[in-house]
Amino acid sequence: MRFHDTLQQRWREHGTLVCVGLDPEPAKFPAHLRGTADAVFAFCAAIVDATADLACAFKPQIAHFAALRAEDALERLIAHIHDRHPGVPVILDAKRGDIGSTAQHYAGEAFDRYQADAVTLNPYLGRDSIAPFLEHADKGVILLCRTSNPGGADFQALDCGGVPLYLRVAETIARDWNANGNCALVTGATWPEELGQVRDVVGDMPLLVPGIGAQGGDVEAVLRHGLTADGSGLMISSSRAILYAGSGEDFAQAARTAAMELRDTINRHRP
Ligand SMILES: O=C(O)c1cc(=O)[nH]c(=O)n1[C@@H]1O[C@H](COP(=O)(O)O)[C@@H](O)[C@H]1O
Repeated sequence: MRFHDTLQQRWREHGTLVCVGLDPEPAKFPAHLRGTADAVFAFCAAIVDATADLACAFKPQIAHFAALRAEDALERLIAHIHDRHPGVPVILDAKRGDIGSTAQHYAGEAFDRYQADAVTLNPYLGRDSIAPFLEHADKGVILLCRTSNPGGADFQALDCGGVPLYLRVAETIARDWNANGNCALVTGATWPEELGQVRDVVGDMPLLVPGIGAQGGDVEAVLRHGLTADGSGLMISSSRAILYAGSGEDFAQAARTAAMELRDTINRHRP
């Protein structure tokens, strides 16, 4: 099934806009897992199994695995999600962007090697750098637009003929890159008003919204500015606040409680 359709189904039938970010940091693992063989997979799989029914998507962040030489654990984790929790799409957070001939290999990495349903990408090399991903009509192509970090405005807010660059990015993607209807944008929860401007430009296009929890984004403001008319349209992503909610042997249960609280907080503000 197409990424966008799977996502719609999660939103509609499972009543959740929560995207669970999978950013393993072994120093933060509970003591009983730290230093054990295959700790990265064991930790992440336990979180996945404890939160799958609460998630509209999982978002493993590739650098957190690659820096640990744990790409193999990432491959097995994505296979585990597809096998045990079919219907929960996997967004590979890779933020790739390169000339077309190299981008072809990044597309192979995301979709063939890792079997991801969607991938995050940096749009600044232009359309040909994204084309190898866009042609996979069944896959989600999630492009950085207004990122959550403090320096996000350095370039993204530059004036571009009376309009900030991030809105030009949103306009161009919605108008020219979305022929297969498989684009989505990253808009940080830390800038809810800008997120609202992006929503006005892109209609119902899905928005991936990191910055809740550890980065201090305001859920209520995000929903006020970002929900579509049917009360969905958002993948509100949280990593550390869910993953490290507990530090004992019951860490997965603590993660479940944190994910459930986020889901319920979001749903209280949905129509
Ligand atoms: O593309 C992303 O996921 C992303 C975009 C952005 O603007 N800001 C951002 O924090 N992220 C990612 O979202 C996650 C945020 O983690 P927490 O702050 O722990 O919830 C990290 O994996 C970041 O790499």
